[in-house]
Amino acid sequence: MSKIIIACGGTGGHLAPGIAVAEVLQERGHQCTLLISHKQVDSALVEKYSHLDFVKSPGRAFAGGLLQRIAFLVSLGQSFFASRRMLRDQQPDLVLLFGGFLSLGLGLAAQIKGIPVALHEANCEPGKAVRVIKHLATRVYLPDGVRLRGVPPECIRYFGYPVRKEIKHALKADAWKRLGIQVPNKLLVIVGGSQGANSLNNWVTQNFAVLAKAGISVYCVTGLGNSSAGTLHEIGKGGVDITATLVPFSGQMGDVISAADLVVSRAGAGSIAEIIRCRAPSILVPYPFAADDHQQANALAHEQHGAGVLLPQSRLDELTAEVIELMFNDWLLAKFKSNLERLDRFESSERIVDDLLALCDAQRIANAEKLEPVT
Ligand SMILES: CC(=O)N[C@H]1[C@@H](OP(=O)(O)OP(=O)(O)OC[C@H]2O[C@@H](n3ccc(=O)[nH]c3=O)[C@H](O)[C@@H]2O)O[C@H](CO)[C@@H](O)[C@@H]1O
Repeated sequence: MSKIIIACGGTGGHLAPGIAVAEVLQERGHQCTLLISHKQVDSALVEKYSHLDFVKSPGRAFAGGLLQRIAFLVSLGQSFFASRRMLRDQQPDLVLLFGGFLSLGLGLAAQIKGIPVALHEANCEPGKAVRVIKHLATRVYLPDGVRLRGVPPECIRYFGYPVRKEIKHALKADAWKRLGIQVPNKLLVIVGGSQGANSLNNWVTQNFAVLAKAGISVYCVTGLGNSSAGTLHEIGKGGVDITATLVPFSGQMGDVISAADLVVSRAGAGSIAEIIRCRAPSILVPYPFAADDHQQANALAHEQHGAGVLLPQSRLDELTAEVIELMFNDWLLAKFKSNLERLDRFESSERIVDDLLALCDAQRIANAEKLEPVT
């Protein structure tokens, strides 16, 4: 049995793939602890995974002015010492880091203790934490076609983004039923990533009347803390009731995405991987302030694969026309779906787990050789 600690909290895009890998490790009889943050989104996401072992760790993102940077350094120190204690108590064979602020403290503490570090980068433009930790890593998992300067090719693997196993393609009618919605004609789903996207939420409330006239119902995941939950009603053609359902958070993202004829989403790596898994044609509106504009790079790669459309937020006034046009273009939607099928890396979690376990075995052999008396 191997023991692995996974740092994956801070945002859904890091936490969800950590859960995906942990579930495969646990199914195969290995021990796994997931380090998460104190943020509300982490607590909401882990709620239904009581069979996994989560530990909350201090930590905050590197951002803002002088005071926030000082606070970041203080929390990095706290996270480092908490990680050291955890490594001493649990004696893991390896740590797996998904980037973000929680990865730094655990990565540094593991390096000092001589524990191998594996690193997963989800985005087409690698993040700050990954650029710092890459030098400590024995293994780096990257999205297809992405390079990371300074990392030798033999350390890199292209295994894709681990999607949680419950996120799978479902029939639209089944997904509508499980979500408790009636869809008389077409359904547009809006996903703003794990934090929600105010500009997309506002676009829904401002444009729902026009969408309803075109026979388009809406299901929008607004994000925690965005108060606009509830159901809006409009009368569509023939007097039918067309609804826009707004929910702050969903524990059924597989159904939410599968339910859609078309998705409008931010371009987080996790959302894109799930859109691929659920075969949903999409319009991606990258968050314009994401670090190093990485969502733009993610969306561009998706569009270049012929799997969806990129619409910059600066052109949000074109979104309604784009949605109405694409929603009824069956030929293009079918083309996107067949390209989505081709892009699916359905074995990602399993391949990462196989590789992690091989690294653990190699480390055990190396440790045993070190202990063997010289004859
Ligand atoms: C603003 C920002 O910088 N966001 C980054 C953050 O993504 P962020 O966490 O916003 O979003 P992602 O799209 O990557 O993933 C969201 C995850 O949360 C889950 N979810 C979301 C909403 C909900 O109600 N329920 C739920 O379970 C989704 O199913 C998915 O698994 O990390 C990603 C991975 O590094 C990056 O690609 C994103 O750019």
